[in-house]
Amino acid sequence: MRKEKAVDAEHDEALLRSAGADADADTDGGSPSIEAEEQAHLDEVLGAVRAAVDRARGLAERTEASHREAGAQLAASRGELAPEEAHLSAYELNRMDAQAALAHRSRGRLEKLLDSPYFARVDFVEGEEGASSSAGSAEGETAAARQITYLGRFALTWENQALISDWRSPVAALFYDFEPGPAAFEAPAGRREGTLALKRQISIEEGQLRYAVDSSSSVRDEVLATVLGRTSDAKMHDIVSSIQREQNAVIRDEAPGTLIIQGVAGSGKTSIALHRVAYLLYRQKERLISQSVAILSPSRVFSDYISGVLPELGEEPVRQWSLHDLAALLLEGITKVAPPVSAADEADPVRAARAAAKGTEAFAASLTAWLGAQLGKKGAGDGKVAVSELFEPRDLAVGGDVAEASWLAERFAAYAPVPFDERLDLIAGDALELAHGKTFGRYVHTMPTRRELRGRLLRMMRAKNPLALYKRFLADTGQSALFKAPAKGVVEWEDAFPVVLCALAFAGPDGFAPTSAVRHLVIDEMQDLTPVQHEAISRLFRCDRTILGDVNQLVDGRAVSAPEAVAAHYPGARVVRLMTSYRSTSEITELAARVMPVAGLVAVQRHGEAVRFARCGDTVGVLAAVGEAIERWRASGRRTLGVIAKSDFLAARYAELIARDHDLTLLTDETDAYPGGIVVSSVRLAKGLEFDEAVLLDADGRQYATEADRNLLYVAVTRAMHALTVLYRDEPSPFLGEKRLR
Ligand SMILES: Nc1ncnc2c1ncn2[C@@H]1O[C@H](COP(=O)(O)OP(=O)(O)OP(=O)(O)O)[C@@H](O)[C@H]1O
Repeated sequence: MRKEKAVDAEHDEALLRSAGADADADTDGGSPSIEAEEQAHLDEVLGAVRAAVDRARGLAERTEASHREAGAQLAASRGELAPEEAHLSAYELNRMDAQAALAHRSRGRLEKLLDSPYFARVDFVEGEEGASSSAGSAEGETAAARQITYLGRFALTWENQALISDWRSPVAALFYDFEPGPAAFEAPAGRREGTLALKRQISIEEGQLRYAVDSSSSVRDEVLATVLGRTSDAKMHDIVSSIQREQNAVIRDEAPGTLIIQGVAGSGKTSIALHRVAYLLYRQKERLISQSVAILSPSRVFSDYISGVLPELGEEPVRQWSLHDLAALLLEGITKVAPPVSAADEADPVRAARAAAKGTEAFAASLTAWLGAQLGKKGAGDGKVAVSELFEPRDLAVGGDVAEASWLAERFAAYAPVPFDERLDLIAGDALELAHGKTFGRYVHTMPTRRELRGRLLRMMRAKNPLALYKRFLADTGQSALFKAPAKGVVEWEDAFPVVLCALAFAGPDGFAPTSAVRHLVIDEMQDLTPVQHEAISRLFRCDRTILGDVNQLVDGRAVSAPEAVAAHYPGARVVRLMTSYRSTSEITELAARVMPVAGLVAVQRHGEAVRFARCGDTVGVLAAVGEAIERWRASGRRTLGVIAKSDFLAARYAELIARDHDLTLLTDETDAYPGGIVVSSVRLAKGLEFDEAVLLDADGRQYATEADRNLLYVAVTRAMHALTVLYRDEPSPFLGEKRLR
């Protein structure tokens, strides 16, 4: 058994010891009979799963073989087939391709069931009858009245028998939302009320039953503590077996529009957002498919870290963009965009001031108001349409006719607030129609095309592209000093989304193919988006959205700070708050609470080792302390260790030094896979990730002195799950609240 598996097994055994005692007290059976019953059931289900896997493998192989054969035949007969025959064969091939993919996917799901077919059992007795029922076989209750359901990641029906129900099915609400006693769920045919006679948590790994315990609140807490106590690895995992009630309410919230989740560090926001996506994909099959869901995440490495959750839940991976990748995609052909520079790494005060000015609500508001005026949105006063100063019409020859400047101006105003590209196209169409009408087609041979006319109209615009429009805005509002001329066609990061807003004024949201196809957008780490970024995203993605983050984890003091401020950019948004923290041991959570006292925060109690503090003096001392922490981590059998520095610059320097003795990965904006093992990172790039253990470097008063630094320190402390070492050179940061350390 690998060391980390042994660590996890120890946790399970501890759970069984305490749950065994609890089961004796809570139910009239004891855990041995529960285990025997569940072992027998598991053997039966695994037999069916194996048979289903065999059948699915056979089907997948046959469909793949026929697909290959048909492809080869089509290739061989190319050129000999009539066009309609070729078209039909290609259609048939595509259909077979889709069938093969489906068979492959269903085989993959079934193979996963072999490992762990289900995680819970709920027994429901409908109606009054259930009221007298309890765990085990209650008197007066018929077998038919008791509906026994096993819940797993995916459903399995074998020989007309529903062996496993999906965790997203209506009946699963019994497990997540109720304790034994009166219960109800919304079935497709209507609400079903009755009694939850039994709620059992079952852990199966590699086809082996690890434990089965009947639920009571203390067992539930133990199960949760066991799950949380496990070692982490390089990928985030699903939490279907231990979703908590407050989390379930968010996951199953199907109301359209925008849902904003403000949650304390480690409250499961990211996990919940991904489970919500899986839930919506299951519930709204007719309108939502994986390809129409997109996740906007803070970095590529974070995208990789979360990439396994949806496939684990049996869904296809969805599209993921980092904010920079999205900006680059949207501005293709307009401008290139420099990578972001975090506030902690900014060395140039002039650039920092420019960035800060562009991160304010006022800047976003002035840009949107100015663009609104240019587009000729109806004025608040008399309701008249303003004639945009951007359009400077001149008489335009159209075949034998002339479209007069005044007529063009009138048309331009009449089409307000249609985006400029479409509006010029409409005017070109009108001008052509008018010219045809007036000249009775006499000048057909000299008539320009609509596209040519549109090009000539564009030349009458004072700003002919989004970048020029943005510069004009800055000039008009006396803010030209905020713009640094692009070096080699690359604009500063803070200009990217203002230019996107200007691009929207030209093309409208439908002008961006990759984003207009999105029907559900997830935005993680909302607190680190500036108002301009939120505004641009809100206008671009006019679909349902799940937006999540934590205002206390602001790593860029320049962004939006409150969920209500975020909500202001998404009309009709609802805000929910999650106050329970799951990630870290009580010792780490207590330190986090000293760094950032959060009113109302509740932490799941799970004790571990005390947080270690060490004064290191100089770099040699820091490296020695890091070395010791690495040795301790290796001995523990845990999988991930995060060494966290304040800035990207410091992380890179330390990585170089630590790498002399240890294999490690330095996280940068370009890192696109989260590798596990020893990771050296800035706070910014560690955001959203978690490590079994973390070592904080240079947690000194000089490094972490301002309120913005306090946020950074909070993010850093809350990355650790089981163990934390805080290193400082001379004086610990006052935010650590450890005067006695001095
Ligand atoms: N109900 C749960 N059962 C088991 N584990 C959970 C549960 N809820 C959260 N967790 C675990 O807590 C940790 C934190 O979850 P997640 O990263 O989703 O939280 P977060 O709120 O996005 O964190 P942060 O904002 O600090 O990055 C993860 O290890 C996750 O698996």
